[in-house]
Formats: sequence, structure tokens, C-alpha cells
Amino acid sequence: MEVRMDGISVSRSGRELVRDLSLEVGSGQVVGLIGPNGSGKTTALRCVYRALKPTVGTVWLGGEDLATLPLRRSARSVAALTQEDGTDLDFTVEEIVALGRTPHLRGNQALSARERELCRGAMARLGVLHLAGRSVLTLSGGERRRVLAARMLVQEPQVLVLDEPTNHLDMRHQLDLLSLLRESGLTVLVTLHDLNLASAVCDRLGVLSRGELVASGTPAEVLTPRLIRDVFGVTASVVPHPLTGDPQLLYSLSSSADEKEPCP
Ligand SMILES: Nc1ncnc2c1ncn2[C@@H]1O[C@H](COP(=O)(O)OP(=O)(O)OP(=O)(O)O)[C@@H](O)[C@H]1O
Repeated sequence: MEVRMDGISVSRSGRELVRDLSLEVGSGQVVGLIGPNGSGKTTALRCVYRALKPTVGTVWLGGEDLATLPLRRSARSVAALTQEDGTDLDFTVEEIVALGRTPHLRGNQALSARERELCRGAMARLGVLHLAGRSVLTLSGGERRRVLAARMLVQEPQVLVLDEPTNHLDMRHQLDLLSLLRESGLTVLVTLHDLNLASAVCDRLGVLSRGELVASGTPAEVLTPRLIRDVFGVTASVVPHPLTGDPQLLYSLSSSADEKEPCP
């Protein structure tokens, strides 16, 4: 199922946070939104999981205007892993994961045996099955993030929207989660601050700067020293990954945009 942001703008308090953004995520593609702090990435994502309505423009979900779809229908199709995770309630891990089934259930309907198995499978895949009976309030940041990723999977969506999903995760769990995204076959829109991970996992990247899309294309097309310098204000060398060939950025601590040449 493809997702298309079509000329969306979002205004708040008299400020345009996102301006005339058009970006498509083809069915089964992984597309990354990158950009500096405050460039509008979260705001754009929130329009796709319906936490925000664009002031102007349309988000198309599988060819239908998202704004016209019943909430239950879009909730079955789009799952989000956000920064506002809502896990401040004293629920157990398995209760939080089971909440992912909500869009599929009627009233107080109990989970079927298949759904309970689905929850166990998702917890096992994210390495949190051993925490099933623990209160989420007692978890570390990374454990909590993996529980929320499991909740996202049990929703059985066609589209995943993830805002900085690797936050709090150690390197092994970062790579594990991103591999899961790649292998899922789902349509994925993800923000990532780590440009090397974005390069490794994404088919295409969109670059936001001050609310506007300033570049889009494959990681090789987008991740150039010039763009990194112009948009992020740092000097980086771009080298091919020795195993995969993906462009990878090398920084040095002194590599601010003020320097004319990177250190040898
Ligand atoms: N409700 C709001 N009212 C006014 N300004 C807002 C509101 N929500 C966000 N902003 C501002 O909009 C801009 C874009 O915010 P957004 O969270 O989308 O950026 P981001 O690219 O996700 O940033 P980060 O990388 O820091 O997470 C920021 O300057 C932020 O302060």
C-alpha cells in the first residue's frame, strides 16, 4: 500500500512548520526523512498517522484521501512508533503489546488464540518475551521502545511510520530493528538522525530543511558532502561501505561547516 504526501503544509501559531511537502513511499519501500532538529520531520510524520491534519494538501493512503477514511480503517492500515509513546500507565508488557490489536477488535472482545500467539511471536521477535509480566513503568528506555515496536507489529498494518525508532536502543537492537523493517515487506516511512543507518536501510531519502523538502532520491544521490554541509552545517567525507557499497559518512569532531577542507 503506497503513501503519498501531496503538497502538505502545516501551520501552528502563525508559523509554517512544514511547507508544500510532496513525498511518495511506494508499496513495500523504505523511505527515510532526514534533516536537522526542528526541520519538520515529526510534524510530517504526524500527518501520516493522523495525529495532525495538514493545513493544506492531502495525504493519500493506497489512493484514498486519508482524511476521508474512517479512523478504524486507517488504524488497521497504519501503525506508528512515535516519540509520544503513552506508556506512562501501569500496564504489563503483554497488555501493552495486546493493545496493538485494538483496531481489529469490537468492544471488549477478547483476543483469539491466533492473536495471543501473534503477540507472543512479536514479543519474541523484539526480544521482550521474558518481560511479558513486567510493568512497563519498570522498563529501561530501550526495553520500552522494543515493547512498542512489538505492539506495532501485532497491529498487522500495511504501513509503518516510525519517528526515531532507534532512540534508546543499543547497537545490536538498532540493527535488529532496522533489519526487521527491511525484511517486513511493508511500506515504511521513518525518521533517523543517524545518516549512516538511514543510508543502509532506506531505498530513498527525503531531506527536510526549515520545513521544506530540499532533496530526495536514493541515498547515493542525496548523501553528498555538499548537501550535508548545506543542510546540517557539518563537513563530512562520503565513502562506500566496504561490504555493501552504501554511502557512509565520516565526520571528525572539528568538522564544522566553517572549515574549508576536511582533515586528511
Ligand atoms: N504545536 C506546535 N506549535 C508551534 N510550533 C511547533 C509545534 N509543534 C512543533 N513546533 C515547531 O515546529 C518545528 C518542527 O518540529 P518537528 O518536531 O516537526 O521537527 P523535527 O524535524 O522532528 O525535529 P527533531 O529532529 O528535533 O525531532 C520546530 O521548530 C518545533 O519547535
